[in-house]
Amino acid sequence: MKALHFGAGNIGRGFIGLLLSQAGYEVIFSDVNDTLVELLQERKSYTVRLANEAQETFTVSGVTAINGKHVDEVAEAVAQADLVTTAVGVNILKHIAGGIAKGIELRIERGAAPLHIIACENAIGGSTQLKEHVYALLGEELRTKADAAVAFPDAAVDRIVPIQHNEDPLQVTVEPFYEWVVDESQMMEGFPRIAGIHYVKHLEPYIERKLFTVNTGHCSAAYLGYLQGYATIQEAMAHSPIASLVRHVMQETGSLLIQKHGFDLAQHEIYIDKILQRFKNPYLIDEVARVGRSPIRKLSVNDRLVRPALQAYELGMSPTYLAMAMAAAFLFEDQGDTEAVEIQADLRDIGITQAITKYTTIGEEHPIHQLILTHYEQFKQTAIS
Ligand SMILES: NC(=O)c1ccc[n+]([C@@H]2O[C@H](COP(=O)([O-])OP(=O)(O)OC[C@H]3O[C@@H](n4cnc5c(N)ncnc54)[C@H](O)[C@@H]3O)[C@@H](O)[C@H]2O)c1
Ligand SMILES: O=P(O)(O)OC[C@@H](O)[C@@H](O)[C@H](O)[C@H](O)CO
Repeated sequence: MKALHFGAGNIGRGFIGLLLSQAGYEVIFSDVNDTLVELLQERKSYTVRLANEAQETFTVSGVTAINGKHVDEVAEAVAQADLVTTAVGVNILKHIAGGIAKGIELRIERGAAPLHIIACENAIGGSTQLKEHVYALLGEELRTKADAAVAFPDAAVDRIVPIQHNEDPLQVTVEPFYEWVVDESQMMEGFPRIAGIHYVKHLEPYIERKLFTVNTGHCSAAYLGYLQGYATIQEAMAHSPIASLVRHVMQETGSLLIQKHGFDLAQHEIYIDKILQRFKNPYLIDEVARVGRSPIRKLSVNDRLVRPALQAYELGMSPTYLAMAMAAAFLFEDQGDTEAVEIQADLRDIGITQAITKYTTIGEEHPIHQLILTHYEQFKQTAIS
């Protein structure tokens, strides 16, 4: 069985490639990074090390790669695959849609078996977004045929994999914890289950719990850590006022999740505690720049900050800690991050009031807008204590 995985990066090699290989798939990576592609083609294996005391190491073998810049090669790999997965970044999905659309066309011409395409990105409805990009490239007749031949089940993936600075560019160090949840209600009948994946009939509680707890807390630690001058999440979380604020943010989203999805309060507290421990993992060095990356995406209406804040507000809560995290996001500067640079340019050109509305969609008349503004002004005057 062949799995074609787009994105031989940290989560691609450190989680999806490893799990699919252990489940018996021959994994073919598609990436646009020539070094990664050439090394995978040459060595056909790489190692994954767990970030714990034992530093257990796994060798993932029987893998190879294709260059994602060669669309015809990508299409042929899609045509021959038994499963397609992605971990490229949600904003990159539109760039891989062309090869996938061509591959689907080839599958239909050849009468190939049905295919599942699973986007493993940090986003609500990642596979559905990919489907929209792919379908926009198919004519009406092909779309109808694709409906019967291809499914795009949404997923939630969780495993912290920092940016790697290893001598061997293929080696990847990952936290021991992992969770991969797939919406089986979007799958086709009779598709074989993959060991290690948790299949659920209704994904929303799982993706919201993950995105609004792990990722909301994580970016809060990054933005607050940045304000205090820390370079890593581990350093930021060792500063107890930051760790306490991050817990408050997660408790705020926790109140929403408990009310909306009926999670058990005590179980959710355990979930939060475990995540706080994961952020502090002393065997990982996770850069604030990575976790805070793409602040425009993170401040967008369907992502980890604004979506839970608006939902909490609708349920009668005042999301003050989420507003604080958003305010900190507006102060995040990184010359290497085009989205951070763009926000800072806008702050100079249009000011914070208009920037809040532009990036979060939350208008000036909304109480959350005022909360963000207040925290923003406070952060500009005083350090976190
Ligand atoms: N790292 C984590 O802890 C983690 C955990 C869960 C989910 N995720 C999600 O997984 C996705 C990838 O994150 P990452 O940390 O692995 O990033 P990464 O930058 O390490 O990996 C992304 C890879 O995609 C490749 N890529 C870019 N454009 C491409 C294209 N057109 N075709 C094929 N490959 C292309 C890049 O070269 C890179 O190797 C993101 O959506 C992220 O939110 C990351
Ligand atoms: O990948 P992003 O930019 O959406 O978010 C950065 C981190 O919070 C994220 O990669 C986590 O490490 C991961 O989601 C843990 O499962």
